[in-house]
Amino acid sequence: MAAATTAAAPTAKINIIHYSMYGHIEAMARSFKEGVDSVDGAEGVLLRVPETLSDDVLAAMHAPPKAEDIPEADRATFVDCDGIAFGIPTRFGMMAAQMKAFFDSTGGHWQKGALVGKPSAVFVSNGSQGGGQETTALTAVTQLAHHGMIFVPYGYQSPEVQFDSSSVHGGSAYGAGCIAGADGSRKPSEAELSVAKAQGAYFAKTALALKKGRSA
Ligand SMILES: Cc1cc2nc3c(=O)[nH]c(=O)nc-3n(C[C@H](O)[C@H](O)[C@H](O)COP(=O)(O)O)c2cc1C
Repeated sequence: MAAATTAAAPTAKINIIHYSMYGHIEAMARSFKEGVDSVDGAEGVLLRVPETLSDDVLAAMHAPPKAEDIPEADRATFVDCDGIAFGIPTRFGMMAAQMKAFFDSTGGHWQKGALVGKPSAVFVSNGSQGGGQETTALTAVTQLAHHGMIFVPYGYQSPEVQFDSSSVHGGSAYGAGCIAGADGSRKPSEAELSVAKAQGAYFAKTALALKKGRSA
């Protein structure tokens, strides 16, 4: 009698592609990964988008060196995964140019429809309250829509943080967020990191469910 074969449970690789100049988005990305990794069968991979500013400009902006344990993303990292979370710091109310340049390198993927149906999420960081948490997230959705990606918003799944008006915190229905402070001196709070982690877990479960549904 032939041995019964059991189908392997699906696994989901989630690329967490981000840009961070001063470390806030990087800290949020690490928490997002913790959330992804907490889900059975899911694995988060941290990737940073290439820098586009010269060393002179980076020095003038007092940018510290990049984290050595996080490899650089390339165009293949858009494709070789089951979902992508984008970590985006605000520049003048919308995404940093480094992230935009990275999206602008994906015309070939757009032509082939390579990202159609791939789940995506965003989380953000900006300086001040009212400085662009929601505009940064919302304007990022145009990139995702043009690629035909499925945007997975977070909604209000962390009401203990999202509805807490007694503390300063970032985040919105679009995704987790951090308020860095006007001079960048504020670190992501435990509450902000906890939302990033919860969003990571929710996004990983969603990507896994989509993959499972498609393979059924
Ligand atoms: C050129 C520039 C423009 C910025 N524009 C905004 C802005 O429009 N609104 C805001 O609240 N913060 C703004 N910031 C602050 C950044 O959003 C903040 O430094 C960033 O979220 C920190 O993330 P990071 O530590 O991961 O780099 C700006 C910063 C720079 C350098």
